[in-house]
Amino acid sequence: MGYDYCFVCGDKNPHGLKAKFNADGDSVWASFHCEERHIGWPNVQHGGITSALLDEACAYVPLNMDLVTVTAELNISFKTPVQVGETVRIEAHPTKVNKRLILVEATMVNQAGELKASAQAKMLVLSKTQQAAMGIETQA
Ligand SMILES: CCCCCCCC(=O)SCCNC(=O)CCNC(=O)[C@H](O)C(C)(C)COP(=O)(O)OP(=O)(O)OC[C@H]1O[C@@H](n2cnc3c(N)ncnc32)[C@H](O)[C@@H]1OP(=O)(O)O
Repeated sequence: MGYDYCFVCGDKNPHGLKAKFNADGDSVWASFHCEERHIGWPNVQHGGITSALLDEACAYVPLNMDLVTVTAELNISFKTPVQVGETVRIEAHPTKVNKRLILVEATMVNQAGELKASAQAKMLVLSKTQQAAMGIETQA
């Protein structure tokens, strides 16, 4: 799974987060280590980085079902700041699967199991025609 130049998961994006997502049944997960280059306020991971990781996890759930989607809605609750030096685990799983709409829940926890953030997403399945219209080239 994965796309080389994706900002969150791409191996070849020199500016990216290089998070590696893994499948576990219909769930997906990844680890992420917060470094100084990921901060907004001093010592605190930027909320946009947290959001990007949760968004990505939500997109990997349908990708794990061989479905290409875009995020139509993403609601995030930021519970506790992620500090520089912390490693977090991001997990996501489907809560409802329809032909065109996949509902996904995602969480980010630290190694002590403390909840850092959670998200609910609506992922819209794209037809091949829609993918082409958006310029999305899927990998074989
Ligand atoms: C490995 C790499 C992973 C990369 C992961 C990246 C994940 C992302 O961040 S994707 C980027 C961010 N998202 C975007 O850019 C999406 C931008 N938005 C869009 O393209 C469009 O608004 C899109 C496709 C979501 C919906 O388009 P729209 O033309 O409204 O959809 P359309 O095809 O007409 O409708 C499809 C169905 O979905 C429904 N729908 C559309 N939006 C929503 C929504 N927000 N909530 C619920 N249902 C919705 C419609 O009502 C319709 O239902 P029905 O078929 O029953 O009438």
